Amino acid sequence: MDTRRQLIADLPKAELHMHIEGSLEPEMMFELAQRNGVDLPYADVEAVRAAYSFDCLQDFLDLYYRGMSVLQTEQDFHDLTWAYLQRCRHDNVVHTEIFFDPQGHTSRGVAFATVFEGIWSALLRGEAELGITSRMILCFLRHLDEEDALRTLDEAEPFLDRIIGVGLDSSEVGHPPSKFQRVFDQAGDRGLKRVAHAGEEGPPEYVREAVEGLRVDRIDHGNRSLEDPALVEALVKMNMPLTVCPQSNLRLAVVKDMAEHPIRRMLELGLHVTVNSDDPAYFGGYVNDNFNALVEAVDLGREEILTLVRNSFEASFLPEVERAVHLAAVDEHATAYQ
Ligand code: HPA
Ligand SMILES: [Zn+2]
Repeated sequence: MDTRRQLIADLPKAELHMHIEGSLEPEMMFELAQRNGVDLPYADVEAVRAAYSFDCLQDFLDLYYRGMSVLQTEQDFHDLTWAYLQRCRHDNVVHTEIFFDPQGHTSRGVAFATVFEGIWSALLRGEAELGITSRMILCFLRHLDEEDALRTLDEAEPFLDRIIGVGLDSSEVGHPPSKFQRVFDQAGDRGLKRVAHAGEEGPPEYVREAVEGLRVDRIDHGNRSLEDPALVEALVKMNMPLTVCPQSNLRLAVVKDMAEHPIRRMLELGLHVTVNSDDPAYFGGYVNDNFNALVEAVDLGREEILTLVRNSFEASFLPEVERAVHLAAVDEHATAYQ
């Protein structure tokens, strides 16, 4: 194996941008549809994969919300999460901070507790059996109104001691971060971390709003920040992490070609970028696939790989001591791969 591929495979990594509902592989979609008596508009697994051809974020979201309709019981959410954790083990992802979209489930009659406990029990099992640590981030769907998000935060109240933070996802354009000012303020008052998708399809102004208004700890994606040099300078100065998702960017036409992916430019500008899979079942790969795609397309080098992996731990919500332990392990690998 190419030494860079080997390095990527062997390095312990953290994943910070992964929607658990986006890890629903077509095989499991069919299995759960059968288990729950749900009719799918696809003849077979191949037909599902063939439908995954997107021109933009909304194209993808339409299928993503349809796909999640097979998730109904606590066991379904457990199985989904457990399957993702197996992929983490395969990719040597030792820490993961996963997004979940409660409104995508409560709106179709699945209780918040069903979603939460199913995911949580798998994460506990992941730590006990696989040694993978994790956190949960509750995302608000931005195409819905803020009242719905506020109700969701209230519904989450009994679980907040097991939720590290809140995020903002779904259709970006036309739904600026400022629409969610009150719910993010309330989340902050409750001691929750804050992240938001911004600058994926939306303008640099949305990134500014997320940083200055919502006072986020990380920006998810953030690609379009590059259009605004003053914003880039501000992000560098505050060491704001950007959780970048290369294969998602390609599949959702945020970049035309992987060879044009701005990851190197982002690193050279001093942005605190990380590499993540976003919705791995829909975009063609898990974390290592995303790193390998960059090696292939932009000749990502050894030092760049190491920086991106170090960034993943530095930008995580792990306590300082645990981050230090992971960073020391990365350094050990770095020495071994001189
Ligand atoms: O990449 C994404 N962007 C916005 N919303 C999402 N929901 C799942 N994945 C995404
Ligand atoms: Zn995302």
